[in-house]
Amino acid sequence: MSLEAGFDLIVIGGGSGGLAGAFRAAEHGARVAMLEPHLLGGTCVNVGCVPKKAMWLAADVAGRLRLAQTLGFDVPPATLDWPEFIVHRERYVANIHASYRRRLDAAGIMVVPSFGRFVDARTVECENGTLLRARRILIATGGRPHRPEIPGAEWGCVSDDFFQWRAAPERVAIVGGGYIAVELAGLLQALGSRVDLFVRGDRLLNGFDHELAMQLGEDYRQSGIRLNFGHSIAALEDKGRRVRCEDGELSDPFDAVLFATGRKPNSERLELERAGVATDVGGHVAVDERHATNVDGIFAIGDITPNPPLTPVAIAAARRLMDRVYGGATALLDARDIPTVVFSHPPIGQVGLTEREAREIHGDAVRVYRAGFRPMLSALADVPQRSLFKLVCLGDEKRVIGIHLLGEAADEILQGFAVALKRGITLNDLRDTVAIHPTSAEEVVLMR
Ligand SMILES: Cc1cc2nc3c(=O)[nH]c(=O)nc-3n(C[C@H](O)[C@H](O)[C@H](O)COP(=O)(O)OP(=O)(O)OC[C@H]3O[C@@H](n4cnc5c(N)ncnc54)[C@H](O)[C@@H]3O)c2cc1C
Ligand SMILES: NC(=O)c1ccc[n+]([C@@H]2O[C@H](COP(=O)([O-])OP(=O)(O)OC[C@H]3O[C@@H](n4cnc5c(N)ncnc54)[C@H](O)[C@@H]3O)[C@@H](O)[C@H]2O)c1
Repeated sequence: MSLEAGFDLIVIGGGSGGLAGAFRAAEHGARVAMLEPHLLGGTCVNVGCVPKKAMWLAADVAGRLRLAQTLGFDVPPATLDWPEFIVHRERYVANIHASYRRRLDAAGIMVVPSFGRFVDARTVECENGTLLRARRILIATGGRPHRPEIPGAEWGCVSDDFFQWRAAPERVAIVGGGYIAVELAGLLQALGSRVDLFVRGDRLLNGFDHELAMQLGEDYRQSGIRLNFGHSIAALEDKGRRVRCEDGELSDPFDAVLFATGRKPNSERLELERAGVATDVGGHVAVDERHATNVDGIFAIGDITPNPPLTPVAIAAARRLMDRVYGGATALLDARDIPTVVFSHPPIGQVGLTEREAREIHGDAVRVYRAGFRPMLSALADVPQRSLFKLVCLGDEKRVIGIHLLGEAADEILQGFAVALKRGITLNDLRDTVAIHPTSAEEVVLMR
């Protein structure tokens, strides 16, 4: 057993948060060791945001090719050669790995290709028995898909498996109604699968605006997705080909069943108890607003904490933490007004409070403005898909406290308006801004 001392910081996990923390600490002159047993970039780069967005883009192209036919273009019916597309996807991801590797070398960060577990509050053990010691330790071990504990669950797939698929299954059941279920349902349907969504509640995307979620459900229905609300799954039967619901109903056979039923934090293998680090009931590492755990010198960021499990949140938390610890800064991560987009077809984005949340807090002082319209491309092609934009405003000054966008380009439009909301703009500030015509975005400044 050898002892590698002399580090200022050990980072456990080389995903979005761990990498951001390691780079920022090294920029401040800290000597950093980072443990990552798998691929650099973690969930986002390998089995999350990046390959998902690639598939979403492929599905978007497929949808546009269908529209092109409607508009008079002489294009044959579009079918995707998955293996060929995946070569492009994997090349893109490999370039990210190579870029991380170069930057880590340049920053002098020691990368240890190993799981890590605590020996005590200053010491981490690698799989080969090497002990690393440092004054500070950052836990950034992220999470993994949660599979429901029901008979036959082992037959089902999770999002990690989806990224191994080399063809679209003809008939696919997706269980869940959150981000991943909605995103994979939309893109698989667009790429030619017949999708059944099994949702235990009565709506998609809890936590998003109710009206927009209803409109998205309608768009999905029109695209051919079968939405089974109020369906809790009791078992997978027939070697995982059929879904048995809690009311006893047995589904037709599917070629694949995919669970998109949330994620679990990777805390078990860390042996946190040896360092005395506390977790919550769900296994997340408990942190305060400084991302400090209950143990002096041990911090945690990203999906291992109860923070919103989004890549930019992990990165922003890690950078601010290292700026405070090594750079003398004081700024904390502002957990309010974090913008987020679901890459559905069409996408849905939000920042700030939903109408329901705003009314619970501010009652009658809330004013809501809406724009429902057909984006120009849908209108030209005479397809029914509609966009719905909503602003939630507060009081007589009509300060904008929520922006909710469903429709073509919502994913790209939201970021700029999120800056404006954070700066405290009012409805009049929006109205005072000259529109860009003809766009979908102009609807945000023309709302009355
Ligand atoms: C399908 C999918 C799509 C997503 N799409 C988006 C999106 O579009 N936009 C967005 O913002 N977010 C998205 N997310 C969420 C995003 O991927 C996560 O919030 C983000 O990756 C969290 O970063 P992290 O650093 O906390 O953890 P991770 O990226 O999960 O990294 C943790 C790393 O720690 C390593 N590790 C685990 N245990 C140990 C150990 N004991 N020792 C050493 N290393 C360890 C793991 O191998 C892993 O590489 C998506 C997630 C999924 C699953
Ligand atoms: N575009 C993005 O930014 C993006 C995309 C994908 C994932 N993510 C992040 O990853 C996280 C995880 O995504 P997710 O979709 O797995 O989780 P989620 O929390 O968004 O949704 C989980 C869904 O599964 C349902 N569910 C849970 N247990 C169930 C059970 N036993 N039976 C039936 N349904 C069950 C829930 O009701 C919910 O609808 C998200 O919270 C999000 O922060 C972000």
